[in-house]
Amino acid sequence: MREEDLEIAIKVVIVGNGAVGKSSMIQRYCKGTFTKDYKKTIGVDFLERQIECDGEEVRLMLWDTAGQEEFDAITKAYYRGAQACVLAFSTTDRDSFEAIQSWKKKVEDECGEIPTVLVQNKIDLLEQTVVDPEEVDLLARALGCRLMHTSVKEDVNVNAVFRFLTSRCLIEMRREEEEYMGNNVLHPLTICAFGPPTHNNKGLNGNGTIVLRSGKTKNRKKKNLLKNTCRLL
Ligand SMILES: Nc1nc2c(ncn2[C@@H]2O[C@H](COP(=O)(O)OP(=O)(O)OP(=O)(O)O)[C@@H](O)[C@H]2O)c(=O)[nH]1
Repeated sequence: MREEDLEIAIKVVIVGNGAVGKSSMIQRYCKGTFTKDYKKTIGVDFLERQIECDGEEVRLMLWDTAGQEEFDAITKAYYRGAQACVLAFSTTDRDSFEAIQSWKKKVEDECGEIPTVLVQNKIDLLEQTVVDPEEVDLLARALGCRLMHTSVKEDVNVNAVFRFLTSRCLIEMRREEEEYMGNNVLHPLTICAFGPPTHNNKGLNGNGTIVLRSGKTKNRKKKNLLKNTCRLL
């Protein structure tokens, strides 16, 4: 297998209060459909879509998590290993806006800092808005996140959200790869396939066996983008 045959897979979690449009966003993006019916997500759901971004084939694995607090214990486990995050709230639901900080914290507790977009959904209902654009801007700045306005119903900006996150992840991956290569240290999640390892660190056995190294990184908070990616040396 050649390196270029390996695809990059990125796990994205979509979080936010119930009924802000998380499931709808994923359905829209992966299936191109929208339904007016509300069926609350029980626990977690999952869909994926393959895209080309910045010259790379990328498989996006989109994890739709329940917004209802009763499912918190279940959903938390699914945040683990996420490499990007959508923090969603609704234009017509004040509580969902006010809950954003706590959603960010929940994800950060499991994943550290990962590329994140703050999404104000349902902008087709702007005349019923319960949030002030300035406070939304301020929140985005305070969280250090890009802010995007979407209408899943009218298919506004949904693609842009996932494209932005993918692009950010790819930049981070390249940066980390260069950093590890520059330090002459093997990548934290590396498959050494049938070749002599460059040094005999834990997990490498020197006889050409395929070894999947653990995802330990120097700084878990910042360097967890590559947890789920594998590369062939
Ligand atoms: N007007 C409008 N309605 C939307 C939009 N996006 C979603 N909805 C509606 O909002 C309701 C809730 O959407 P869901 O996607 O089920 O919400 P959710 O965030 O996944 O909810 P949980 O599963 O409970 O966490 C549904 O009736 C959708 O049709 C939008 O952009 N505009």
